[in-house]
Amino acid sequence: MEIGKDIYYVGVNDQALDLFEGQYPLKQGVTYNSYVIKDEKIVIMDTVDKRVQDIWMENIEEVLKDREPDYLVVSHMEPDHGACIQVLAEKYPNIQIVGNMKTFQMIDQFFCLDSQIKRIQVKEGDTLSLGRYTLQFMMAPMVHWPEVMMSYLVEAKLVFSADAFGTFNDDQNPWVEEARRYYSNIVGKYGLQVQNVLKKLKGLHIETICPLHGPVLKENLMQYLRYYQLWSSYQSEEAGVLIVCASIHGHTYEAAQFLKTELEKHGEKVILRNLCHEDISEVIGDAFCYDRLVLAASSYDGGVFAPMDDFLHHLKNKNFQNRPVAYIENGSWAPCATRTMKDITSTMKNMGDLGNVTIKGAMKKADEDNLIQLALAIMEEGCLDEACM
Ligand SMILES: Cc1cc2nc3c(=O)[nH]c(=O)nc-3n(C[C@H](O)[C@H](O)[C@H](O)COP(=O)(O)O)c2cc1C
Repeated sequence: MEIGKDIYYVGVNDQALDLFEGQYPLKQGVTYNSYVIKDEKIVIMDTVDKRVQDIWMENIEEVLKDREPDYLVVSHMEPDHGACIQVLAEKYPNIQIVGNMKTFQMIDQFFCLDSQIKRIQVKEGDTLSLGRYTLQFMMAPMVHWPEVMMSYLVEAKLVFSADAFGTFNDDQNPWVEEARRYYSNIVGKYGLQVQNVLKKLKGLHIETICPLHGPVLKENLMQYLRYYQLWSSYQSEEAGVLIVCASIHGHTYEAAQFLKTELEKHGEKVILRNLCHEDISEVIGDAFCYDRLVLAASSYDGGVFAPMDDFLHHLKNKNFQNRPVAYIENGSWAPCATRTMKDITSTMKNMGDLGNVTIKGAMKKADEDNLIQLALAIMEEGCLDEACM
């Protein structure tokens, strides 16, 4: 597939993979993107996962026809992109591998390349002339591995963005849902580093973004930059209340449903997620999206029920911050879920406290009244943030 003049997509759609990185459920598989630029010199931009090596090799041969590649640019060494470096170098021993200092450290960790294979080490701003086209390199450390770099194809106004702007599958509509889940779970921790790269991208005229997963992005590029700006600064996208619930026997879930109904009566958008039945990566994505959070959980062994404990540790690991939080706990003899949840949220930056409700078993009239009061506090907080879309 030609995505620009003499620029070809040679990636592969892996429909058979069920879990990405061993933990994220895939709805329609995942694409491993790779590109070929056929100029006076020929460049292959990244390899693919070894699961699809043979199809990728066929794609490359079809594009190269009787020519041989001059360069392989390695944007990212993670095995879903770098796995075929050795096999490519063995097939085309004259190929020169382009990477930065950290890329080559990792190449030697993953492979035993023939010492005859030439290596071109680049740094920020270095260029590689291909003939009519020029590649310019931009370092993007920790987006989301240390060696990550992007490349700007100057004359085509095209950015090879590594994992940034990627999503699991190649469905563009709507890009944001899966892209948010991808970003928040995989890149989420590195907001500061993403901000640094966004500053560099803002200085470029960009007409096409070519990520390592998901669709090639060509139209309305500002929207993608805007989403990345929000997510990387841990600001919400939308006014809405995300209620996250972990309930052993269902009473806490009933309380969460009651709160949802109460908020909806007043026109609030509310998303209720059940951690016992829904995938945590979806809920992490929602947390990045909405501007207020409610945590509802049963007490468990002197702490909080494990699915909530797990969720909050995931959220903390993603460096999540800047949300007001309300708490609902349930405990039959010594309720302690809120204390444990607050122990975790208090270690996250700028997590406001909207109050808490304690229920002891089944909900009673007094509990309903307390939940109505909690709803008022949540609504008062509203979305006052100018950055809300
Ligand atoms: C293994 C286990 C441990 C529990 N530990 C506590 C506890 O430490 N403190 C407490 O008050 N209730 C504890 N409970 C009771 C639950 O919190 C109780 O199921 C809850 O109050 C009811 O809400 P739910 O229907 O949403 O689970 C425990 C229950 C189980 C099954």
